[in-house]
Amino acid sequence: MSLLPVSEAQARLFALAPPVAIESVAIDDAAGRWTAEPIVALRTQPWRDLSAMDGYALRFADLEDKLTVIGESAAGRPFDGDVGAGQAARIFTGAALPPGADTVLLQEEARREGDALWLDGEGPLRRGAHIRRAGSDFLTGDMLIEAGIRLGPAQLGLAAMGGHGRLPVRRRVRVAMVATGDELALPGAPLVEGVLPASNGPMLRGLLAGLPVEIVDLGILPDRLDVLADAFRAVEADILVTTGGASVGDHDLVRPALAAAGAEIDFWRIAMKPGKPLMAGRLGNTVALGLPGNPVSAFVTARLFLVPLVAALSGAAQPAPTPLPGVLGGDLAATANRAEYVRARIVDGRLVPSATQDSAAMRALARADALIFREAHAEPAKTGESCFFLPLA
Ligand SMILES: Nc1nc2c(c(=O)[nH]1)N[C@H]1C(S)=C(S)[C@@H](COP(=O)(O)OP(=O)(O)OC[C@H]3O[C@@H](n4cnc5c(N)ncnc54)[C@H](O)[C@@H]3O)O[C@H]1N2
Ligand code: MOO
Repeated sequence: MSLLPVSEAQARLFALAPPVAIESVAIDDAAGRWTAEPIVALRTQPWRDLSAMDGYALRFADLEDKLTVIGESAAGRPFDGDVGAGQAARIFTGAALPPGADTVLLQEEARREGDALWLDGEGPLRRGAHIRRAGSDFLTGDMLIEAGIRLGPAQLGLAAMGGHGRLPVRRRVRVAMVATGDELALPGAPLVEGVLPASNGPMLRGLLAGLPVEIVDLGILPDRLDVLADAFRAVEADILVTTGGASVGDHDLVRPALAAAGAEIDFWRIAMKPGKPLMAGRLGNTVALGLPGNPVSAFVTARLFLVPLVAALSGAAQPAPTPLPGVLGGDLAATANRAEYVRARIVDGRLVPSATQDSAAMRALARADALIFREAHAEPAKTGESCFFLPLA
């Protein structure tokens, strides 16, 4: 059976289901969601010409003259008169520039006695200094945020500044999680020799933390076809993610159990290391994603497939992770027929491959800062060469 390239598998995974339904949420609850529609400015920012500094609004042509202060403009309390020749208005940062004034003089460069005002310093170098022009950030009707963009802190601030109190996003994605394996026990259960803590659960929860998901944890299921198939049939979720039982052993039952539950498997086995036994398909309205059981394989496939799938179902315009350019801090051997995701530490700005790349080595994974992306059939790579990587922080 041939192995599917990662990017092709990602595209096929995203094609298995459309984004979930749109809902409107309060802007304070929208962090980490993706915009479901374009966000357009409902107001102009700045709404008028505003002062960028505390000082005096005046006419540039009058700068060398003795001026008379005739009023005050504060943010929220504009001066309602005009500034005429020989006049100035006290002004504060964010306050509207009174009509007639064209420049702001910093208060540090002014001397004031009563209503009299003189230049005391270099003064503004040009007409229009220290003024933020009306609409210089955006105008009513301007596109602020396209659809499919993740709402981070800056986007939330922009949307609020644009006049929005609620935002159209996709509802949370429901993720059902299953660990499979007769050897597993829940983390924290009494330690028994030969019984393995099901570490993939907390790890997947960590990977999903901060994403707009609702997790339904179905716990640990035994390596029994009927039990797995019954559990899969009963799943009500957008995504069913399993770990373990994905490979070819006699007890690797996830694929037959998904089939018995009525799933159509779209792909199985990817040209990636670690993570080869990954599978995906459709189980009714649920996208089923079978991750390998080896903890590092589960981590890497979750990072490259599960997290992007949540993003795709959440309406992300670009759900697949974007690798960053970096520089190798160690040598790498040639790769075979699978793309490799090499655990590495960032030392002095360079990516140093971890000594062990075993797909069960959790300690090395937990100490890694990045995954170096290596193409299949790549030549050996040397220290100092450029590479692409995905940060893990
Ligand atoms: N003959 C072959 N054997 C294997 C192949 C192959 O192509 N031919 N592929 C190997 C690769 S690559 C991987 S990766 C593993 C993954 O196999 P499975 O998905 O079937 O995983 P399991 O066999 O169930 O478990 C593997 C390993 O991980 C432990 N495990 C399982 N679940 C958890 C969990 N929730 N938390 C922590 N650890 C877990 C399990 O005890 C095993 O040690 O298959 C290779 N074999
Ligand atoms: O692909 Mo497996 O994940 O190499 O160990």
